[in-house]
Amino acid sequence: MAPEVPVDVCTCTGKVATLNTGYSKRAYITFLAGNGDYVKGVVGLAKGLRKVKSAYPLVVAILPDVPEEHREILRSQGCIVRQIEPIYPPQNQIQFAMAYYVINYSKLRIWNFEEYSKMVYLDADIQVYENIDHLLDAADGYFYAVMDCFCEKTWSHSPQYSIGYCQQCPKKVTWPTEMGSPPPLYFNAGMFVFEPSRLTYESLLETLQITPPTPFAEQDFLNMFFQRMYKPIPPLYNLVLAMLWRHPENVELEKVKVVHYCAAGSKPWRYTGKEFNMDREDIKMLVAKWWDIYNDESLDFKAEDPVPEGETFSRPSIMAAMPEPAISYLPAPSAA
Ligand SMILES: O=c1ccn([C@@H]2O[C@H](COP(=O)(O)OP(=O)(O)O)[C@@H](O)[C@H]2O)c(=O)[nH]1
Ligand SMILES: OC[C@H]1O[C@H](O[C@@H]2[C@@H](O)[C@H](O)[C@@H](O)[C@H](O)[C@@H]2O)[C@H](O)[C@@H](O)[C@H]1O
Ligand SMILES: [Mn+2]
Repeated sequence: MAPEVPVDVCTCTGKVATLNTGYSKRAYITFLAGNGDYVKGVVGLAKGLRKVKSAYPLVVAILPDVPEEHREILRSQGCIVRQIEPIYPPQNQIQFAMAYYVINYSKLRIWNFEEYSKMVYLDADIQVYENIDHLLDAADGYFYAVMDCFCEKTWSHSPQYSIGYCQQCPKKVTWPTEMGSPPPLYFNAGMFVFEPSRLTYESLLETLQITPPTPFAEQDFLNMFFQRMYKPIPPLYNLVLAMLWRHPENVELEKVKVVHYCAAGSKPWRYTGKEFNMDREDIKMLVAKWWDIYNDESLDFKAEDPVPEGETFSRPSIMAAMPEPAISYLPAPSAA
């Protein structure tokens, strides 16, 4: 079974959501770079959030190299398009797990979106299949994300991989005492719940300048930076596809709310089925599910749709009456 996730984290109890009763601007946010095909991922995400009737807009933080044509497509899908400047790590000789990961440091700009009190970041290769708005009601002061898996070849640089240790099954290969204490819980940075803050933003950028880059680029950096605030949430909020073949005992596919198409060859808009494990029936089903939403014209943004002014007030009266899975976070010590 899945490793024990600390009790003071997300447990959907089915109670009515205890919503934020004050003014709060909340939104989903994703990141888009380049003039390539990831724009399809953002369109799919925008339509997926509409399909699950999310109450919050989708902000797209774009690098300057995103062409006007793509920006227009995103605006026509009701996205709030905001240009950010790139962020590069300090000069280095590092071999990133994927060469293009160097652009992912630009994700750090999202902490500067201070007009929002709370946001859910989602990679553009993610799709939301069930409403997860309740994550934005999570207690402040924590960084919520799903634990990653160390078993794919992309981790071959790491000591975990070399001894076959994975946090998803910590009892299978125990961490040898001669290697010191086991690594702290490590999250996948394709999805997380965070609070934009100028102070945090400036600290992130200052710390980045004195932190040697590592193979998983900004994901490693964010794990180091938020180590003391990190609160794991269940894999159903970010199914890293490799979990299907690496830790099937930790996955209940029918309960998964968010799918992360990060395994090699799994990006739906590039899918050929030829890469390792891409001919699995569950992968084929999930890719088809993504395309069903992408191709569904009834999910396109329409003039009569509520215009996402970029700000959404929580609706304590209306929403509180609707029984929906709530997050009940046990009180915990204040964040670092
Ligand atoms: O050419 C690119 C590569 C990446 N991204 C953005 O950076 C995120 C992280 O990259 P990716 O999802 O490919 O990494 P993975 O999760 O597969 O490791 C993507 O989801 C996109 O939001 C992008 O916009 N254009
Ligand atoms: O720049 C580093 C990236 O690292 C992460 O992806 C990885 C990670 O999940 C590994 O564990 C998998 O093995 C690998 O396939 C996958 O690409 C994030 O999804 C992405 O948003 C981004 O932060
Ligand atoms: Mn991704």
